Amino acid sequence: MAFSGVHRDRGELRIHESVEELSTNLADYIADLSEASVKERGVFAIALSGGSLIGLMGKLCEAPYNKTVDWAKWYIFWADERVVAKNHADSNYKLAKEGLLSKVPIVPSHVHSINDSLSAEEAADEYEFDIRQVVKTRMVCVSDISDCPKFDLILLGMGSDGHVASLFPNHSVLDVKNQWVSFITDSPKPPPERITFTLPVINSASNVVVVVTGESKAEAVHLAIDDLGPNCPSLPARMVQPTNGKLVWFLDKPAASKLQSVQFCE
Ligand SMILES: O=C1O[C@H](COP(=O)(O)O)[C@@H](O)[C@H](O)[C@H]1O
Repeated sequence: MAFSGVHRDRGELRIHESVEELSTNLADYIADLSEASVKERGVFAIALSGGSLIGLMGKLCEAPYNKTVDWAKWYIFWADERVVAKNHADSNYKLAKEGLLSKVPIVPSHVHSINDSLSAEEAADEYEFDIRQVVKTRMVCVSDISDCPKFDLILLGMGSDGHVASLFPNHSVLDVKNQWVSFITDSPKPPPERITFTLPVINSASNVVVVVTGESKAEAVHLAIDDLGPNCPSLPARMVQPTNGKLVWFLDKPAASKLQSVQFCE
């Protein structure tokens, strides 16, 4: 790893020499969290995002993880989803199904995806209802600080505009405090209709991992992590601040190239 350190209030930074190295370390990290959670609670409740993240999780489908991870104990959710059919190229479910879920022995009834036959608003409401039912079974815990589910791990990617899940800069969905799952119909990035975990849910997780690669995201990484004083923009990625959980950034060197808080020794 090129750099590993803890930022004063922006979590742990893990900066990798290559995407290959990042993928291996990410698989190790997820496998370790899964093992610890299964040991402690008997299950592992994980929320995925879409985009480049799923490809970067690909090592989990390979040895040794495909054999050592206790896949039967995984409960899968999505931190955000596009409101399109499950076989649509834009579906985060389809991406995860093809890139991960179909390659490891996940129990089908443990996969909690949205109802794609509903409107965005209805799909968000029904998804929140579904999560509330799972919370009642204790497969997902509840935060003792907020009235929110406490996922064992929420995995996020970040767009070059600093969005995470489907929480876009300056969007009113960032202000939603009284719901677990919200919806938007005007996403600046297509497709327009999406559902998303709200910030209180993301910030109630036990672990949040943000995975970012590529130079095109370096400016957003800088704005999301560096101390910028009064000029600090209200970037969604900067609002990811787990109240009682751990935040770790998995970056490659190009994504980290504009960080002021990191000094690389070549
Ligand atoms: O639209 C979305 O974008 C983000 C970032 O995607 P990436 O391909 O730039 O990594 C993703 O995390 C989110 O789940 C997705 O809906």
